[in-house]
Amino acid sequence: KTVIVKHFDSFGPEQWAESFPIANGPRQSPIDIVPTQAQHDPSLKQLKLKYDPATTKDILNNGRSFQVDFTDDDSSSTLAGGPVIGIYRLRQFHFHWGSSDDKGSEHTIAGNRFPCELHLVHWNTKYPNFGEAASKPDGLAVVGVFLKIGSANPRLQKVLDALDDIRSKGRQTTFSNFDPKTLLPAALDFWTYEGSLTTPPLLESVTWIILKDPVSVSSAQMAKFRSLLFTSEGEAPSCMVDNFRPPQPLKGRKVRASFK
Ligand SMILES: NS(=O)(=O)c1ccc(C(=O)NCc2cccc(O)c2)cc1
Ligand SMILES: [Zn+2]
Repeated sequence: KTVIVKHFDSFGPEQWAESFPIANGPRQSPIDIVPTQAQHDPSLKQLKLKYDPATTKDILNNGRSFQVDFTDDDSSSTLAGGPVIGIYRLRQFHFHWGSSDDKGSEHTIAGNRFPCELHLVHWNTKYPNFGEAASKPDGLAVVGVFLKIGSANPRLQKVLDALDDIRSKGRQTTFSNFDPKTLLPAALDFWTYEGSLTTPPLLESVTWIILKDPVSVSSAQMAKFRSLLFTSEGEAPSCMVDNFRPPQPLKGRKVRASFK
């Protein structure tokens, strides 16, 4: 009897459809955003982000990325306005990045890749919890922010300094009093489209809100991201890099722009 071990590097995006057929679904993410083909929609409201640093819970290496979790048992940290109806609660933020500065983002802009992309994950309070919301077409709203190589970003430093304590998969450490708003660009102009989670279970429940303006990150700071491990303590170490899914077919979807 041969046991096939689905080692993570043979369970990359090309293999996901075997276990998650939705990988070839009609509203998969990420996508390549072509600004000249996005339609300005004047009916889109201003994005309203209200984040309370006191909801910061912890920072965790989940073996795919690292994430900062927030308490979401009340509406202290929320997203409203923009393309969504109602109030969505912040659950966590995380990043995707490459093994070198020429790749790493999940969404691309006219084929251009950024070294890193930040995702702020929110769920619709019309549903009782994140897990329920994640299975509904209007259940989640994720704000995507591109990071581009430039001067060191001081706002990232507190997050990067915590990475030494969560090098291996499954490691978690306390993290408190962090305002994710400090990671955002000054202008909240965005593109929006209906998509999915970019990692299994790839559920088609995400309203994507991709900010037009990137924020900066230095090459030295990117090296810090790459010092994390996909692997648990005691396993042969494998650097956490290239944890991005490539762009998926648009399949007739429209991308709207909040700006001219
Ligand atoms: N990269 S992404 O923002 O699309 C993304 C956000 C959240 C998740 C996530 O929470 N995965 C775990 C999960 C998914 C559905 C239901 C659950 O209870 C947990 C995955 C990908
Ligand atoms: Zn993500």
